Amino acid sequence: MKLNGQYYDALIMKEWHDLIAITSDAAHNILISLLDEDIDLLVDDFYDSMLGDDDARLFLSSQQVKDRLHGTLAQWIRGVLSSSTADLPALVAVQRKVGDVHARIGIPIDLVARGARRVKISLYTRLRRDITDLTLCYDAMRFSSLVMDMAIEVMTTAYSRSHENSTKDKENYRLLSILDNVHVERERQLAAVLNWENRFIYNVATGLPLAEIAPLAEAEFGLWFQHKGRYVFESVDQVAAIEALLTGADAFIASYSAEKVAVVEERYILLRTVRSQVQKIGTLLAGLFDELAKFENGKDPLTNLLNRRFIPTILRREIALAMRSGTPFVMAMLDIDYFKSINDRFGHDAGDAALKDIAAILHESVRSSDYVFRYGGEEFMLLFVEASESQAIAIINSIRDRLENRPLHPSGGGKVSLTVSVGLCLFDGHPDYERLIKKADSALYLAKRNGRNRTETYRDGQPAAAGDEV
Ligand SMILES: Nc1nc2c(ncn2[C@@H]2O[C@H](COP(=O)(O)OP(=O)(O)OP(=O)(O)O)[C@@H](O)[C@H]2O)c(=O)[nH]1
Repeated sequence: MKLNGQYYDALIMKEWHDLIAITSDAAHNILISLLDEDIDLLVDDFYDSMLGDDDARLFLSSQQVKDRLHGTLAQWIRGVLSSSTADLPALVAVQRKVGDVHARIGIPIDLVARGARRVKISLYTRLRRDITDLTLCYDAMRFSSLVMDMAIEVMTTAYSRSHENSTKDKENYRLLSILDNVHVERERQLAAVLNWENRFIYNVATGLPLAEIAPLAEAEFGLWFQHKGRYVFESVDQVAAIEALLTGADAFIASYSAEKVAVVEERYILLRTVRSQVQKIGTLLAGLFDELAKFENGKDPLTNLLNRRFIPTILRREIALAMRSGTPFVMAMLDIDYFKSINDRFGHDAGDAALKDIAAILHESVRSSDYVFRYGGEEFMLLFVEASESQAIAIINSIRDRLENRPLHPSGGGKVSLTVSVGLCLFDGHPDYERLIKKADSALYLAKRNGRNRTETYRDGQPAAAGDEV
């Protein structure tokens, strides 16, 4: 069951409040002083147990994560266990943010639950050791157990929402790759349906036995639909409707004997019925293709580069590959310098033409295993897979050379050479792709600030773009 967002917020806030209220001050105080003394040990226990866990190691083994997570986890435990003194709405908002980050990185939800359970084990052992009053011990244990469950529950609601969206994008990307071009496929399949109908009418009219006419389900369109079409379209109902029409038309034809076809009125009913069913298939099919075309085949319509909506899907996959194989990749953010002046001087259409030209140069310059996305108006993201910094820079230099050797020739005459600024960032082992984007962005900012027409690489310690809190 999906809970309505506002209803859920009110519910969790009330229950969290109630839990704080039914817990004695003594229990709250004991937990707070235990945290003051033992928080580092609790985090160490968590680490020791999770690093022995094959599922968890993949997410925790990088030095970066170790360095950051110690502080983040200590802060989380402290925030949740001392929530009697906290600003509850802010604390709940933090849990939501953590859930979003987990979904982005792809940390399985069961792993988070397992981690929380291990923190509890370590905490309970210490409570039992330190508190002789059993009622007080029970009170402190009940509070810590339920409050951690609540925090994880809020994380999970945010996680599910983010995860659902990213799964949908991933699915769309996968499916679109089955079709080379939505528009071409649309025309080809509508024509295939029409061809079958024409042949059917011709054959019936010329007296060919019905048994010799290939059923619609086995003709070109039918085969395509069974093997590809039904998987690429999102609307389950409309796909089912087409399937029903396909089998319905074939069954109707099969119900006709040679004698029945020979009767003019019957033949007329046969043709009219089949025609109407085939037309319905065409209408449904056109609608489904139009829906699909909204994804623009995964491409940006102006430049034909990959659409930025697929960045999370691809980055998540490349990060997982890099972590498993230990081979690095490089991200580059590339922005055209002073692009506004192209629009201002030569008009928007000339600007569009320049963007297309540059996109073509980017596409030609990278290796076929690399990725080029249109990231924003005149900004592009490039991923150089299994590449070192120097390999990435070599490709970027070849892009610069091509730009220089291929100046624009705006319709007003003359020629203009465009330059680009580039920010590079090497994959550093951290599973969150947004951190990588922020670092590449801050390197790009540096390239612009240092005079443009240059490449800067993000170095540790350089302030990343704003909001870098994970
Ligand atoms: N023709 C055209 N222009 C676009 C498109 N998308 C963004 N732009 C333009 O790109 C320009 C970007 O301008 P700015 O962000 O000021 O950057 P800039 O002029 O390139 O300067 P720097 O990046 O600071 O070197 C704006 O004028 C946008 O209107 C597009 O699809 N077509």
